[in-house]
Amino acid sequence: MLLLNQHLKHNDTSDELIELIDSLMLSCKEIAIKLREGALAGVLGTSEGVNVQGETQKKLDIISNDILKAVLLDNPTVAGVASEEEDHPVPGNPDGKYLVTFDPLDGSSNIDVNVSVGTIFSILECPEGVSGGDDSAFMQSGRKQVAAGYVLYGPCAVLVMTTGQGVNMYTLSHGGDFILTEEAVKIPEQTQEFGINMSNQRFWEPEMQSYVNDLLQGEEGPLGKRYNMRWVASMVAEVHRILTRGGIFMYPWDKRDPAKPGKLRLMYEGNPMSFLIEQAGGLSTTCYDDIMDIQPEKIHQRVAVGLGSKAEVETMLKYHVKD
Ligand SMILES: O=P(O)(O)OC[C@H]1O[C@](O)(COP(=O)(O)O)[C@@H](O)[C@@H]1O
Ligand SMILES: [Mg+2]
Ligand SMILES: [Mg+2]
Repeated sequence: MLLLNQHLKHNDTSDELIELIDSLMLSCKEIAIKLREGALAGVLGTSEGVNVQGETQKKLDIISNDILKAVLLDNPTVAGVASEEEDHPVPGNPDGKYLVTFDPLDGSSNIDVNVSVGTIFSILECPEGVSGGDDSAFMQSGRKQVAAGYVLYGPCAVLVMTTGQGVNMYTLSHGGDFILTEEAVKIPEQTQEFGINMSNQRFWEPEMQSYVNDLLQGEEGPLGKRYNMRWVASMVAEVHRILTRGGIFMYPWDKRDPAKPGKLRLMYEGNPMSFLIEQAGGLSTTCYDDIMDIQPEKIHQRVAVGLGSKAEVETMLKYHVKD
């Protein structure tokens, strides 16, 4: 039985990074307790608040954000944090080495119906001479991530993380420890499962429409196999399914709001999930470019996402050609 800290030490993770991951996991354990208590703790339902992206916040979006902020900003390794639920980055220790971005509660529309949600995080180094409270400190491509991962709060709580040496899974025990339960996760290259919100079909680009039409034709269509479909509406749960049994997940650009490149957020969802997927042998793309190659321009920037099993993503890419 290998505890998270022992496993990280074993993989030569620096003491500073272990200290930071410790704080992140302390926060996630607190969030897990709040989620488990649900209605008993009076934490379900919607708050009065709206975040900077115009989305109504669930009470638990705010609670989770406050927990992560308080714990991380108390950690001397943290120079600043940026969150989906904060208007601007929040500075930490001016001498701190790391920046942390997070989606405190992903899939929060699922909370009140008791379906899986998660916390997504990404760790970057803070550039020399820049405050961790400045947007500019965070304008680093996904390739610069030092570590990334998520905690899925499902029937059990699971941490899935990469520090750039493959992907590992750790399950939260009764005693409150994350214990290594799967090492060097690899996504099957070919599968027969896709995830996309079909209700947006009429808003997609013709390229995506034609790819999904072919998926739906199954063994009678040009792709020659029958596909199954899943849509949880929690990205954490979709990515966990793909890391566990393969598949492809898409939240593509659509014309509902043409000014936005997509619904999902680059810094809190796109980049950390892409790091995990690539480290597990999969691909992650906007349908035209690798997500982790994007040079961010705004902290709350959106991105179109298509990720998962290598062969399935490659097939999707064949339908999308650059002008
Ligand atoms: O409700 P839709 O349009 O299907 O969107 C679902 C997507 O939105 C998200 O819930 C966005 O996350 P938040 O709950 O953090 O806003 C993703 O997890 C999920 O993939
Ligand atoms: Mg989210
Ligand atoms: Mg969220």
